[in-house]
Amino acid sequence: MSFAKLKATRQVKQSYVTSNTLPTSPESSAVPSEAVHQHAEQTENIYKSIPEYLEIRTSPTSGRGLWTTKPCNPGQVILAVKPHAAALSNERLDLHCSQCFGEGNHASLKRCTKCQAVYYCDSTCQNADWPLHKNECVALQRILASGETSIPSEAIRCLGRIMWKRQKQGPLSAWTREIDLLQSHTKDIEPAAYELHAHLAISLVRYLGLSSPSEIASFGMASGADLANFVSRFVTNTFTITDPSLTPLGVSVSPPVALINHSCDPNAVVVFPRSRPNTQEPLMQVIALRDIVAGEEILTAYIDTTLPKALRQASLRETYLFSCACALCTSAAPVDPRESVWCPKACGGMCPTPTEENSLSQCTKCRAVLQKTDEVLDAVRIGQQALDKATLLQFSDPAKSKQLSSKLVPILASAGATPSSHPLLALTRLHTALLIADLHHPQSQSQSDAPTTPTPTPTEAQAALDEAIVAATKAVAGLEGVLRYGHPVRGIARAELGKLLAVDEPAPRAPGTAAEEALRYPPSGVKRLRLALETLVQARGELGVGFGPPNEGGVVGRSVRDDIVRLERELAVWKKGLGEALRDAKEAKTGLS
Ligand SMILES: C[S@@+](CC[C@H](N)C(=O)[O-])C[C@H]1O[C@@H](n2cnc3c(N)ncnc32)[C@H](O)[C@@H]1O
Repeated sequence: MSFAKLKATRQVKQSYVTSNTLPTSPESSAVPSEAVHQHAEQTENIYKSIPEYLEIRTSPTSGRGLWTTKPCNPGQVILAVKPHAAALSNERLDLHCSQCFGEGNHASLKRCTKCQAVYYCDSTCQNADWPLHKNECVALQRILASGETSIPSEAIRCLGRIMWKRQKQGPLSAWTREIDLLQSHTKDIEPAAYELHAHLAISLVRYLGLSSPSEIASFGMASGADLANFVSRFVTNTFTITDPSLTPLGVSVSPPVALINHSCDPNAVVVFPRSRPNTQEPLMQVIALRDIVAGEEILTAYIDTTLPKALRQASLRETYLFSCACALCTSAAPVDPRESVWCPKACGGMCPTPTEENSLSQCTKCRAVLQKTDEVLDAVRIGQQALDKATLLQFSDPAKSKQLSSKLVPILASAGATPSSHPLLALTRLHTALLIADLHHPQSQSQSDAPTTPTPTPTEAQAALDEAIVAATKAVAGLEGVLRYGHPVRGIARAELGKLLAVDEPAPRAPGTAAEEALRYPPSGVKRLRLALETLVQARGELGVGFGPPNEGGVVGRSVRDDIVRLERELAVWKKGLGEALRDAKEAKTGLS
């Protein structure tokens, strides 16, 4: 697996949960309580950042994990820690501060004058990062002076930071021991993963400037085997750092958070709401997604749980080397929204998506048999191919990517795929993101197209805005079917929809008859503003859970709050204007009579 793919996997290391069709009993109950025991004292005591009410226990199925000894409410911050090490992705280096990961730009950020590769908010951030950047700066200068045109990937730079810090802290420090206790899978890795591990190890040795294997001893490692273990620990335990709207920014390693095991039906999520002073950022926060009872294991999702079981299992096996037996993976529910098509008799029920192996499918509500199996199978197959291609092209050729998603979304929908089903939901989300990006940069187009596109007319701009609203509405509907209330991904998608609805209409439609208006989506004028307000209020509620009430929904939650205030004012003006217009009309009528 390439690191890009690994990154893509980790970037969705958030929890995604199905709706209330799943049992709500603690998943930890799957492990007999006598089999779960507190971890040996020597490891438990070193994790100083873990609050007292969390216990490290081990289970025969998943190794060490974190258990809570007191109940947690939805939105509660269970754990908040600054990662042991973090590195911005290469394409983000000149857009974010390398110390606090705060957003800036070329002009506002200060560049390191020596390596010219990293940027900071100001001298406070630069000074705070200097103890680590000191070594990094020399390594980067050496790499660039050697004729390399680009600097090493974030994975290598993050590994380098860990190596230099462990050299400073010493092998017996709690910091180093926490790193050394991270789970390693060196002995179990599949041949397919050798390439990634070997590539990381070789690149790291080069980056550190080591010329012989013996030099590794200065980092507290005895042999190449230690280095292989170190790389394996990194692959199994990295987290993607995201911005407050969940866009990936880079990689990080946090041993306390890495103690948390996986479930495709998790009770907690890991987010970076950015609510603290810069010196504490990027702060990782583990937030409860639902009520968690005392004695229950804290579980997050390592992968995108909007995916169907086979894809989730493949991804977990490939990177984390285990088969998931969580409530969702072992569910006996007759249909999973991730793999579903609408009832052929339109009774409102769903049928499981047919497969090559099992083409017989019936509505789980009215038992009607799905006849157009081949059409569904074909649509899912070409939908998956288009999704893979569109995902690959989304940054290099967004117009081509959009072309693919706009073609396949209606094909899947007309084959009967439900909004939460795969690959329709993934294509809808990608399509929405591309349409929103186009609203910001309408000139973005296929590389093969003409060099410029004229500025859209108000009517074209209105059509583009309305198209984005329709796509965002479908994405929210799809996510609602597979993610729990308050999930950050759901909250952000709803906030995006609310913000789109709140945009000033470039060319509002003339009102039609009441019947016409009732059928039109999105609505126009004041009706649109009311829908925007309603959507933003719902988004604020969800973001309040997913990013934790103390963080007020993170940066996005706080901007949604400001949008709500603005919309309430705007609607009050409309109401007042409407009242005055009605009064004037009444007075004019009275004057006339
Ligand atoms: C980030 S670590 C989690 C902490 C780890 N259990 C430990 O002892 O350090 C990820 C690894 O834990 C194990 N793991 C996590 N969740 C699991 C699950 N649901 N079932 C089985 N193993 C799991 C796998 O070996 C996986 O590669």
